[in-house]
Amino acid sequence: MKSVLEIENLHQIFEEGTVNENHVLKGVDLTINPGEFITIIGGNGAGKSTLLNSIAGALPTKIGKIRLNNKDITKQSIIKRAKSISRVFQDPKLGTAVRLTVEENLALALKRGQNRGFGLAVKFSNRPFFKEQLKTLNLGLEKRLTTEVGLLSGGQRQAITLLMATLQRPDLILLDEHTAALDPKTSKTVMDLTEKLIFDQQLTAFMVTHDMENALQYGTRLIMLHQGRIVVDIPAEKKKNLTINQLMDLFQQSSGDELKDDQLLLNT
Ligand SMILES: Nc1ncnc2c1ncn2[C@@H]1O[C@H](COP(=O)(O)OP(=O)(O)OP(=O)(O)O)[C@@H](O)[C@H]1O
Repeated sequence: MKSVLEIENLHQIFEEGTVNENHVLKGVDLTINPGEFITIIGGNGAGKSTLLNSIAGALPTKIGKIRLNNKDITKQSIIKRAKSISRVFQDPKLGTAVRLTVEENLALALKRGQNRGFGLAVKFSNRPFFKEQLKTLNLGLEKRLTTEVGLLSGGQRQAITLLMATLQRPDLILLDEHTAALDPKTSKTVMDLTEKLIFDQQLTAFMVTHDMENALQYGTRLIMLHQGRIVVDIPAEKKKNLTINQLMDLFQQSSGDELKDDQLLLNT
């Protein structure tokens, strides 16, 4: 099977050669196949965001290789990668333009990867499409096409950000703790929506989370990162019936460490 993303021996070293040298990623190897929805979990400073930044091209890669659809993108710019890789951040303010309306934001998303120029005007012909897409979110946003996004709640904004990130069917979608800033109920709504968008469009996704329950409940494969290394990699069949306690045991056996990070939401 042709992979979507292949990471080979990826290292990231910050402030190399100084007293503050921090070897964060220590030889990450990872192959992501089409349609996989991977959840990645790990304690503070494990290197999750660094890994996402390396994939997105927000961080240069000096050691290791990254291939997207069999093409070496290790040296490709973040802008070029953004045509195929979309990303949703934790902060709902980062994904949308708050002074623009819902439909203007969607029009921007339709132009992803193109020169946006000054042509922000929403084409009338796009409105039925936007309405239909917004309807799938089930949040009544199809009635708010001309509302400024800044007036919407965090959950509504994250839902729109998700829609924008998937509107042009990216090869890979990166979700960077995208529900962590939301209250538990809204977080669940946005997570369910995420799952629906990913499965309906058969997208390939990579989601960082601090929440072990979310990591187990959603996605088709689970990865644990510890001190810059992948220590646990659980495929779909095994993940289905796994409990949090079993996951913690697996982590302990593989890393030789205990999961003591209180930032990991255990909910046991
Ligand atoms: N641009 C940078 N310059 C220097 N150090 C950095 C940079 N980005 C991250 N780091 C350091 O790399 C380490 C890993 O950080 P990273 O954000 O990847 O971890 P994480 O697993 O996402 O943690 P968290 O769950 O706390 O967000 C940390 O020690 C962090 O301080």
